[in-house]
Amino acid sequence: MNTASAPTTDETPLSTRETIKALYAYIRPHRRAVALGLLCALVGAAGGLLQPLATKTLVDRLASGETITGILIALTVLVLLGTAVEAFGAYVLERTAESVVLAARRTLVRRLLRLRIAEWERVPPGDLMSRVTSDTTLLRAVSTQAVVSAATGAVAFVAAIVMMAFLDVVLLGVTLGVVVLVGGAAALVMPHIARATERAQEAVGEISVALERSLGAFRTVKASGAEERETARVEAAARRAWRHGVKSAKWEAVAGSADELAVQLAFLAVLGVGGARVASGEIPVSTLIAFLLYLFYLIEPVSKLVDAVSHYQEGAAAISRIAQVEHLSTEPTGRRTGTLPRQVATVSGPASVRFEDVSFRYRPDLPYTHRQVSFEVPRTGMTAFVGPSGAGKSTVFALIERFYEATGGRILVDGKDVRDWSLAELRSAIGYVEQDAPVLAGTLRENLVFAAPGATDDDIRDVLARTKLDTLVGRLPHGLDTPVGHRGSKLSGGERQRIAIARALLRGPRLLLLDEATSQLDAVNELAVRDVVTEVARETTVLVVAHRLSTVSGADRIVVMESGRVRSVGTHEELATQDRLYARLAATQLLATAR
Ligand SMILES: Nc1ncnc2c1ncn2[C@@H]1O[C@H](COP(=O)(O)OP(=O)(O)OP(=O)(O)O)[C@@H](O)[C@H]1O
Repeated sequence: MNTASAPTTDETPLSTRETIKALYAYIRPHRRAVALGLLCALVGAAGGLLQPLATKTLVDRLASGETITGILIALTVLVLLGTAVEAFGAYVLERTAESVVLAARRTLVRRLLRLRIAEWERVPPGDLMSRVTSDTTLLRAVSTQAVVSAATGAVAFVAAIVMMAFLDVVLLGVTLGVVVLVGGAAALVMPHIARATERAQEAVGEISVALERSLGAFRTVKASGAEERETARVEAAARRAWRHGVKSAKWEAVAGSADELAVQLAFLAVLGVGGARVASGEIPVSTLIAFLLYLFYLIEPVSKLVDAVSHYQEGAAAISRIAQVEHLSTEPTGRRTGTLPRQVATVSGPASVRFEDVSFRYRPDLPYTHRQVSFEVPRTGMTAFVGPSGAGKSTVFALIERFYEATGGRILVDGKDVRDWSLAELRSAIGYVEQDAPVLAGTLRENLVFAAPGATDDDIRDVLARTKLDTLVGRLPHGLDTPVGHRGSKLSGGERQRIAIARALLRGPRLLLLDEATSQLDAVNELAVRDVVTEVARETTVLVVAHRLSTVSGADRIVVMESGRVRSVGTHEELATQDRLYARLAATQLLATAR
């Protein structure tokens, strides 16, 4: 699969109006700081604006033999003050720009962690990550610098033009003619900058996607001898980013040189026309000098305006990509999803579960994974789900957790439709152990208390003993505070599985969902897990997707699933004689992993 064609977010770019609205939303909380930065920039610009006039006075005074010391001192003070104010303004703006980037990152991260699972599945995480890290960086320039450059550039430009008009209208006409001509040509290249930047940012996202793919399956990459091929994928994305970055640089260089070109051409034109006017005695030479100084003064506002527009083009591309994340749907909040401490759970004791004619498909273009699934699980006891691979067993858990909404029918927990539960409350009642038992980067302790941040040392000790993890802790160099590597890379599969179970148990769940690993546990480990699950099932409702006969034979009831339907429900003994599929499964798949 080509990373370039990886499904991503809604790619519709924003209109200019939407972009400016989004930009304003970023700046709004910092409008005072931006106004202060603008004021400083204007003061600096005003200082510069007065210099040609002071020079004219100086030349006039020199010509009439008057003293110029006072004017020279005033000019020096003006320059020093102007520079200091401008430097302060620049600092205020840079600081504000960093704050805008921070705010954008915070909003994005909050949103990303609340995405619906279906959205998370649709968009590659690498692409999302690049929006948080790389695209937000582009906001820095557009959010403050471009706004202030545009404002000060425009004010200084108009002021310089007024001063020039005041000096000589004919020369002003010549100047404006040249500026408009070159400016018009520069405006044509601006959209190219936006397009190239957007492509470059997309390619940066593709680099992240490609990297995430290889680093996420690092051992498989090595075992498959795919280092070169994977490197080539990442390099291809990097080359695309380079190509578009260079394209953007090319257009920026064209736009950036336009301002100087305009002023140089205007200078030559003014020199010619102005020289003639001086020669004919229409204007004094001091006016021509002052006018030329204004012309050079004009370089700055014009280049600021050009900068502002090209930064805006770059920023617009980033704003568009960031806004696309806004279109991804998130889970409803009420209280913070899933972080409700167990003490807050309003009901205690084991939970009951009931599926009533539940139908479900992952996406409208996919076949149904569940068709009229009905079963009932009373409070306490262990219910095992068995069936061929792909029968829809794990999906039962995903629906109880409300990772997805059922397409039809009802799912009741404690007799109440899961849609009527607040997500936080529902999930706080559940301990969920995924099949691939993820372990997060961090220490063993952080992993254990991940779902129950308030767990005490006694709770941890107790759960470690129950899951037979105490020997592991004793072996680790820093005990519970030993880092376990990213994705638990320093642990065995069985250890990861038991850590995931311990984590779920520490949550004190009213309902334990255990998606049993198909392999990973050796006989001793398996016995340990089976014992703890049997014990937990005495006081909690336990649902297990079972792949082992040992798990199934300890279950109070077994739900046999096939092709998205519930085929039969009963005990091992009942099903072994009454359900041919179950009997076959028990004799082959389940037995094969029983020991
Ligand atoms: N996130 C998803 N998006 C689309 N289809 C999915 C998704 N997860 C599972 N499926 C499909 O839904 C069907 C049921 O999957 P499920 O994981 O529930 O099966 P299972 O019975 O638990 O299988 P196994 O025993 O192999 O784990 C499968 O055909 C699977 O390909």
